[in-house]
Amino acid sequence: MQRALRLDDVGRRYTIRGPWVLRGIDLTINAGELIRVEGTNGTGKSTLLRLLARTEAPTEGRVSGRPRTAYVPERFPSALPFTPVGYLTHLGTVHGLTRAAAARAADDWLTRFGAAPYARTPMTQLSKGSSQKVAVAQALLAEPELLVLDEAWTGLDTEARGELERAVAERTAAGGAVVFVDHDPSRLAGVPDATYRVHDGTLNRRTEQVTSPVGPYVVVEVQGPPDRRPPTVPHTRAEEPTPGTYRLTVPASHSDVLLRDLLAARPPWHVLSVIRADAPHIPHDQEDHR
Ligand SMILES: Nc1ncnc2c1ncn2[C@@H]1O[C@H](COP(=O)(O)OP(=O)(O)OP(=O)(O)O)[C@@H](O)[C@H]1O
Repeated sequence: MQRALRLDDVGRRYTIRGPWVLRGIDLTINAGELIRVEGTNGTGKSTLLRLLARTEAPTEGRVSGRPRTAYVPERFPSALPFTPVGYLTHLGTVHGLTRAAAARAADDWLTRFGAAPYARTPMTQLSKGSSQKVAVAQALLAEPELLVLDEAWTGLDTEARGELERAVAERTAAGGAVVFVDHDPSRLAGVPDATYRVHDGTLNRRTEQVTSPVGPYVVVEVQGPPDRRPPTVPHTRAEEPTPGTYRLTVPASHSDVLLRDLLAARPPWHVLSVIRADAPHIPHDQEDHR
């Protein structure tokens, strides 16, 4: 199966002689990439995301590649005749999990997003924010190779927003690709591998320096044998102030993944300190890209 997803000269319009919403779009999403899509209202961002998620077919051009995909649409159909745990367990079995494993995964994701207290409440009775947590959990449950997020942070509380950022970092660290649209310019600021702007039906890769604030960051100090380098996640800056001691500066969204990798290493790294810091400037040439 081809894990990269490719759009070749793709166009989309909604009626036979209607205006082209998108036209001449060429885009490749590779495994492990984090891609931001931006643009003003009504320019076609959601249309592009639906093409990437393959919930919509292009009017012209070609979409190729079949990564296992999960999608959080801008509007999640929350009036479903299920409870959150029932819905997620059902989806888990559709994704090939046993019923017991699916129920466990459902519980885990609902707990992570602070939705455990209403796991057994009918979804028709949930608030918008609560059903958004279910929308996000249904996508993450599948451990997709491509995760497409259309304003998925909207309506989530602060803790759940942070949790979703961490989940995005986990997906990319596991080799999955993530494409997202979010109205907040500081969302995962400084972390995307590329940002594309939809404008006048076309897609332009942004090349200018990101001006939005970058951060927050976490600084992790670790110690290990002098001849070993610690594992890093994308956008880690690694310094070695003394032989065998490393100072790793990483976006806060990625710090849990980094700590997990450090502790899972054999032998594990000794974590000396973990400090949350305000947005330092990390010159691009010092970043440790994997
Ligand atoms: N299902 C549809 N049928 C007809 N027209 C549609 C449909 N979906 C989108 N459009 C039109 O396509 C254009 C692009 O819409 P789209 O939702 O993709 O933009 P967007 O950038 O995501 O907008 P927003 O930021 O407001 O969510 C708009 O003019 C919209 O009215």
